Amino acid sequence: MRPRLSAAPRSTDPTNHRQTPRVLSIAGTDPTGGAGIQADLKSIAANGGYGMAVVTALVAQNTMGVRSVHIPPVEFLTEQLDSVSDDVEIDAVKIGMLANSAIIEAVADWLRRQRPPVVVLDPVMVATSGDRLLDERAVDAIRELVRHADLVTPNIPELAVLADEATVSRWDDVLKQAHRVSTTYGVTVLAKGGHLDDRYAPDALVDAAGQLSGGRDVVEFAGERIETTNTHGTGCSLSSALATLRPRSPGWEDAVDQAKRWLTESIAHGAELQVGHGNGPISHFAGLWAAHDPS
Ligand SMILES: Nc1ncnc2c1ncn2[C@@H]1O[C@H](COP(=O)(O)OP(=O)(O)O)[C@@H](O)[C@H]1O
Ligand SMILES: Cc1ncc(COP(=O)(O)O)c(N)n1
Repeated sequence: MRPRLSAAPRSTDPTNHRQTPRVLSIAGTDPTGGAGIQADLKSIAANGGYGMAVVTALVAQNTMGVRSVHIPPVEFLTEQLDSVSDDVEIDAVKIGMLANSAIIEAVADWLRRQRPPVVVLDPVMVATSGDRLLDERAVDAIRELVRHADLVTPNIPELAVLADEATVSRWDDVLKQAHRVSTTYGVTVLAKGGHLDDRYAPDALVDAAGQLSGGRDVVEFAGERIETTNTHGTGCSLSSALATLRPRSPGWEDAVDQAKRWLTESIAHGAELQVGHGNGPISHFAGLWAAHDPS
């Protein structure tokens, strides 16, 4: 049996308003620039951070789907992680696609040695296109890694896997499942409503220990669903934005509020980019570009 990973202590107060947040993305690639590390770097920049990136897996994919995955030796992953942390003070890390249990354990090992003040885990399992991005046998290792995170950002099917239950479709049931995941893993959960069959796309922060403002255990963020197919990389972009915004926010609520407003605008402008024939990307810099548009 795999030894149980001992969890690193959760952060106390990672807030530092003066420093431009130095944010590391540990994730896979998307050569079309809409998801994975390429999206993370855009999202970190758009939200005011300095982006860095350690590649877990090279993915031959586009807006229509995944063709193949190439995984470099796990020792090289550790070399990349140590190269960054031996030199740079990292304010926040966002973890995305991990592909298999050897990679998960290498990242967990690095976190035990070099834990940054903010750790956001997007437990990427399946792409929007339906292609698997995590080996089915690695699910137990991902569950253990959740204990190392300050915030975990599962979509509805990923939440069900973490809860070890069937996927639910009503928002009330999503919140209950998120509560269970928060209790089990001692982590704050951002439950995302992107996969609901509804005209709304709400999200909710759930912390079973009542560590949200005012001692609350649930804070909901309303959101209208935008009619678009440009949703490739929304989860990647949101988790990177959160890792970037948290070091300058008093708590997760402010970070989520700001990130969701930025994400909604970026989704709304995605189609203008005219990238690809499938699920296109979001427009990470739509707000910035609008501010500089002379017309
Ligand atoms: N069509 C949409 N309109 C507005 N917000 C959306 C839409 N689709 C997803 N979102 C938002 O994008 C983020 C990612 O959501 P989701 O699709 O659930 O995750 P993932 O990309 O990990 O599958 C969430 O904040 C969700 O509310
Ligand atoms: C390398 C990588 N990481 C994550 C996703 C998931 O993104 P999405 O579910 O939004 O398509 C992806 N397609 N590729």
